[in-house]
Amino acid sequence: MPPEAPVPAHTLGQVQLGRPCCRPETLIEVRELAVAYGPRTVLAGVSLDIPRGCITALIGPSGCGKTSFLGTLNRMSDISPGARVSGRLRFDGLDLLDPALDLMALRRRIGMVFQRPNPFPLSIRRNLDLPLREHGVADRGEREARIETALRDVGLWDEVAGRLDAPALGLSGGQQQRLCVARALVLRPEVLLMDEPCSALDPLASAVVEDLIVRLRGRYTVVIVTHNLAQARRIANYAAFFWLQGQVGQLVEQGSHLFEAPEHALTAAYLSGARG
Ligand SMILES: Nc1ncnc2c1ncn2[C@@H]1O[C@H](COP(=O)(O)OP(=O)(O)OP(=O)(O)O)[C@@H](O)[C@H]1O
Repeated sequence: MPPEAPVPAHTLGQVQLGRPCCRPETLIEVRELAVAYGPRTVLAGVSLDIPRGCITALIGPSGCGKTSFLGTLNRMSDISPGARVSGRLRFDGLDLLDPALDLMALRRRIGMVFQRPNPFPLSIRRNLDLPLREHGVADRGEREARIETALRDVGLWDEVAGRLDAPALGLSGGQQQRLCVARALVLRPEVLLMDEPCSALDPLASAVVEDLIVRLRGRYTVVIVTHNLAQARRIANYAAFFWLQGQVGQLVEQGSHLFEAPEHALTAAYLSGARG
């Protein structure tokens, strides 16, 4: 169901704790997923249930395949040179690995925000107008309404309403990242994939973006890669812990219990800082 109403303006420091999951039904079902680049398998045997309307955090040491995993969920993996993905991935009845899948339609439903803010070198307005035009929203009035809603959703409207035609690259890093979230939201996705969205930001901007992510919970399904365990603990109501076995990334444990009561000794060691 496409989200309509804007979420309230952000309030720094009022992040609610994440658990338990609000609507614990599975939206994306992953079974025996493997990713290889050329001859090298970097991720194998991953079976994971991503719950609808929750924030799922992907955690684990560098190189264990978190980003590779994330990229399979909206087929960004297709543009990674030499990447091969196998296994089973189902999203709302859709086979995500179907070679005939309409990728543009898929990426409207499953949007992505990257580590570094990457607005187009265009005006603030055009950054949001362009994807709408590309996705066939012909009515100008509708586009303008959706642009305003998306900017309100990310708490940017009051900051930029008077300068929508100014260059997006003139915004601060944190504002640029919120604009990138708005660029995904303007297409009314169901899922938002986020690859370390706060790691390139200063602490204050990072807190604003983190607060924004929490406010998206319930209306969107968020899957986020983060190296910041404190952040994962604060925002996630579901988590998946990846680890390198030999040279291959594997899923060790998943659930909403991970931070309070990890079942696997490796998870406990990683979360305590003893490993990783
Ligand atoms: N396009 C690519 N071609 C070849 N190898 C790749 C490619 N992308 C990633 N890899 C390799 O796959 C492995 C997993 O990388 P990936 O970025 O998915 O891990 P990660 O857990 O997200 O790491 P980090 O936390 O450091 O971002 C690494 O060894 C990486 O070098």
